[in-house]
Amino acid sequence: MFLSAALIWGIVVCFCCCLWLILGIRRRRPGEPQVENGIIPYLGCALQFGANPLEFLRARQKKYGHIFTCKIAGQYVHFLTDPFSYHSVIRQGRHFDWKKFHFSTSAKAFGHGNMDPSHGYTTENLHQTFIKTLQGESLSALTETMMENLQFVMLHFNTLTISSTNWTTDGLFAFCYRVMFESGYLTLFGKELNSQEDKTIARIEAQRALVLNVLENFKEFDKIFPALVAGLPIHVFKSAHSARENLAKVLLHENLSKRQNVSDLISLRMFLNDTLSTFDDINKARTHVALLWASQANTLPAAFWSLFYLIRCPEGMKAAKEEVRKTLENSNQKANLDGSQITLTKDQLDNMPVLNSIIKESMRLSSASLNIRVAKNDFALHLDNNKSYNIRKDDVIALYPQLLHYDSEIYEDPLIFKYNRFLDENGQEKMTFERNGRKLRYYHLAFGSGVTKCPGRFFAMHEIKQFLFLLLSYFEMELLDKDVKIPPLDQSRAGLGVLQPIYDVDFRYKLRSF
Ligand code: HEM
Repeated sequence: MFLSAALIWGIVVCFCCCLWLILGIRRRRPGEPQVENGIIPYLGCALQFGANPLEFLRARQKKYGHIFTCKIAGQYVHFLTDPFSYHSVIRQGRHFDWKKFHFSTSAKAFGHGNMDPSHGYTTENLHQTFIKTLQGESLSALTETMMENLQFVMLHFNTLTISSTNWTTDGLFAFCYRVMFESGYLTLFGKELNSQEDKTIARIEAQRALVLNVLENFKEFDKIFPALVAGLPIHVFKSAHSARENLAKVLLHENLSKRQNVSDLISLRMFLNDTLSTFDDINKARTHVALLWASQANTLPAAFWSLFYLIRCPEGMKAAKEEVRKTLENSNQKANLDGSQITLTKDQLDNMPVLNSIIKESMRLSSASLNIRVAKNDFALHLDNNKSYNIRKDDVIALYPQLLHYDSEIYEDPLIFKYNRFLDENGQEKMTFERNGRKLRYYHLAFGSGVTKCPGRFFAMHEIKQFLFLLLSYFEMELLDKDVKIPPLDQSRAGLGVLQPIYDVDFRYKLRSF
């Protein structure tokens, strides 16, 4: 009896294995890239890829060449690793659907209905909304508000704890996270108070408590973000689920409409949610949670790495301070605590090559995004080397820019921070990079590429520059351990953008004496 049960189970397992071998494994057809199915049914190579994407891709690149296919969590992904071929994907955009993946990932992670107009919940063209409200004239307004808010947060939210005589010790990541989150949140979603009588210490403290509460919920939700993108349901994570719903409640239209100085982005999205969509109130609010995430999740670690590398680099610090000093002098401004604010025009912000280089170099070292497109139909992808490869409908094409950012043929000593890496011999932004003597069209892809390139990239660069500018103008800062090691990157977020440090680094700061 026992033997026959074991035999039946054995047959069932063998049958399943055969079925998987027949149906679950892709056999390479003529003209297709080499394929690796992995050994685990459905997951394929997902675990190996997830453990260390850079090493995984480098090893396959060595074995298969510029393009190869890996099964990852049920999907066949063609990795394109030759930077000269990146443009092929962009040029042959008509064969790709970039919306499908983005819209379904957003709906899965944030819990709102699908924003793709073909699903019938809205007719809004989100891409246009983003371009209209994050670039051009709207960018100036956004940047101006951010500058005010950064000074408000750094100098007023913090007035009770900072002084020019005593050092304050903090974690550098915690500090950057708090200051950038508070300022960015107020800039996008407005303030609760604006009138003079509201600006008492008690009201400021009360407003701050509310923003910090949003920050805590954001942090709790963001922790499990990689798991949501991987497809796990949010209900598995109780506290992250309630954190996301708390954020949505704060961002309900009835609450947002009471706030002052809400950004063009959020005002327009509220209007279009109300006029073009059939979303209910909570679904509308969840679309704002998605924007809160997009505006903060990369910016916070990018601000941290920029400040961290800057503090550790005496030469870079000297050059950056000189750039700040000159910019203030040329615009007849001084940093002081008499209540007046520093203002910087768009031209001034765009004309700070040293800070620009420091931020780009920091992002080169810390960003690990994945650029993804889905094939709309079977087609032949033509690459730079004049070869073409057959791609099947619904397959994914992926670029992993960290391969480019860490390529020693493009960037000498790629793991070393060089503050002036993006400066040319005249001290202006360097925009010519080569590989094997050939000029590269794409050499820095922290903001993505082609049609899915980050629409908030100009604002992001401005806000991090403003942050560094104000810190250098108002504060003295130093690491507690001057020889501290660079904290490793948290690879669990690889593919999602700028990576966070695995652990924080202590630093101290105080107001400069004026
Ligand atoms: C250092 C900071 C930032 C980095 C590195 C960054 C990077 C990126 C990348 C790589 C994408 C494309 C994602 C993909 O292809 O799946 C993206 C999309 C996006 N980013 Fe950013 N981003 C930053 C800051 C911001 C800011 C400050 C905002 C808004 C205020 C913003 C708004 C968006 C939006 C709305 C999208 C989605 C665009 C679409 O689907 O059409 N980002 N970002």
